[in-house]
Amino acid sequence: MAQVDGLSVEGLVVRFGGLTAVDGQTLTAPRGRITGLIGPNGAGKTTTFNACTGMLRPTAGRVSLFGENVTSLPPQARALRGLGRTFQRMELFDTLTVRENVRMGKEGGMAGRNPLRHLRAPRGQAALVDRLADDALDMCGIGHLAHRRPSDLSTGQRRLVELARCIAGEFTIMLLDEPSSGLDGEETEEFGRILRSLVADRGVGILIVEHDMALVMSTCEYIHVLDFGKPIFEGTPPQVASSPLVRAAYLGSEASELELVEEGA
Ligand SMILES: Nc1ncnc2c1ncn2[C@@H]1O[C@H](COP(=O)(O)OP(=O)(O)OP(=O)(O)O)[C@@H](O)[C@H]1O
Repeated sequence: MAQVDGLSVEGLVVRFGGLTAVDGQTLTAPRGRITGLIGPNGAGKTTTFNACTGMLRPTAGRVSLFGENVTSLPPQARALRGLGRTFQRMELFDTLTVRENVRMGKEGGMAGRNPLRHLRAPRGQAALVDRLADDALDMCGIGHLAHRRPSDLSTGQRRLVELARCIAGEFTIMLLDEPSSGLDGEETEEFGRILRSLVADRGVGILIVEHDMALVMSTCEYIHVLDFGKPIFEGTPPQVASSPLVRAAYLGSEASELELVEEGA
């Protein structure tokens, strides 16, 4: 495979005992593109993310970042090489303000394994972290919430705080796990707009796992489809929406969502 300007996964296999959760996944998520990873419940999407970030060691296959094999590197080392992520279940600290949560996107990476740095950042660094956090809050349109606590916010606002924290980390490749879960239609549209401007303005690459087909079809340039751990299809949104294989995989679960998207297209 030619060197990818971003994340590439080749022949990924992940087994949990007798269960093969991911079986031969190959995908690329380059800079400057929003790439989708979709599939019915239990298809292996989050497991693929965990193997990409280093949260689990794959049974077989290779994960590369900007051409470097990172398959055996821990999550922190991958983060330092530009790989960031958000989680399906939000991981915000309710004892901190929104701004403090967003600052951690950069602060955690800078402090690394030095416990003292986690307590107090050098002054120059603190100013940089403040600027990155404020830029990220503005980009997500939540600057006015900076001094609130995440527990006081709506789900939609909390999702934006999580995205802002990932943006503040200055990651070049961002993996977003079901970022629109719990958002209403209007909030989801706004979320898609922010993702598109992130890619256009900052040239980052995004790999997104998402059940909201309208968001996937309107933001992704290219989509990979998993079913029972196996890659069954890849292509542009119109190709995916009209694929009989994809329809069959979704039958009984989200088939209606695919149909709605195609009718609306
Ligand atoms: N730590 C684990 N131990 C055992 N089985 C697991 C583990 N993590 C995931 N699985 C199983 O692996 C399969 C894939 O799970 P995964 O969470 O990756 O799917 P998914 O596509 O992200 O699903 P969803 O859309 O519901 O979040 C499922 O059958 C799941 O039960």
